[in-house]
Amino acid sequence: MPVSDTVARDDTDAEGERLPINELFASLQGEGKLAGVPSTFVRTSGCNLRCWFCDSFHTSWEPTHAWMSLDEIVAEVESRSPEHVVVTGGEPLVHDETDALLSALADDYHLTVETNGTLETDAPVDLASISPKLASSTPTPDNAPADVDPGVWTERHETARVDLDALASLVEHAADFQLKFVVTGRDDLDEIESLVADVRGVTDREISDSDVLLMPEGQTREQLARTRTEVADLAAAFGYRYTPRLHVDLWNDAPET
Ligand SMILES: C[S@@+](CC[C@H](N)C(=O)[O-])C[C@H]1O[C@@H](n2cnc3c(N)ncnc32)[C@H](O)[C@@H]1O
Ligand SMILES: Nc1nc2[nH]cc(C(=O)O)c2c(=O)[nH]1
Ligand code: SF4
Ligand SMILES: [Mg+2]
Repeated sequence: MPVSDTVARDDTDAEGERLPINELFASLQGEGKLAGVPSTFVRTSGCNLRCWFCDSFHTSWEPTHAWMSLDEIVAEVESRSPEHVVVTGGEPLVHDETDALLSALADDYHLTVETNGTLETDAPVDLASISPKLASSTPTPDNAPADVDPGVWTERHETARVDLDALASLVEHAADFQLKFVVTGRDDLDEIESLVADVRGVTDREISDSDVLLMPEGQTREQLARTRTEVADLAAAFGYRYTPRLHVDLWNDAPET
């Protein structure tokens, strides 16, 4: 098991900027170009979208967190050994304080930001891990998580899920980037092809096919077992990169992994 530390402390009294933190733990990066690299994960709570399949339910549909000062977060990161830090969520870029956290960590760590691609940042980032959301992610009464009524989120999610200006800004901003799509089946590929063409049209930075990653949808080993081979075959057929979800293979849907 990864080194873990549940963020289950009382809200801090510390002064200064704070972030709502759902969990903070060391594991292996499970997804994308850096899969397998030991990394400390800082998971903020709160999101501007509501994917029906969100594997971080307690940061989106039902946000849960402790408020931590930036100094406390940095100290928790420093107490772990990885040289890579992954700032994720929820959607980390909904919080202005995320920029300050990234700036505080930038001199000492390789920084990956996991983002849905609808918001921009001015902060230092080494790898912008952008996961634009496709139509197949939109919540409906039929696909929503158990006991959840998507209500206004069907329309709000659908309206907000793609912002080409934000995508161009994120692609240009960081030392490296990846466009990491959650794929539910063959029908998603037409939208991916069209969106990648649109993003290429709004930036001068080269987006090669190996910067485009197809990731199978699945929160559990059982769900991934049903999607991964089709998604791998689609990556091979379309010339895009496949990314596993190593953490799901290794630790299923356990928290802090
Ligand atoms: C929980 S999100 C947090 C960051 C940001 N909100 C985003 O969506 O990119 C972290 C990563 O998990 C992916 N993800 C979430 N639920 C998933 C699922 N059921 N299957 C595969 N990937 C999923 C997201 O697309 C994103 O790449
Ligand atoms: N091991 C592991 N790798 C990850 N890569 C991106 C993650 C995320 O939730 O953003 C994630 C995660 O939750 N766990
Ligand atoms: S954008 Fe990310 S955090 Fe928000 S609901 Fe979708 S997968 Fe979850
Ligand atoms: Mg995750």
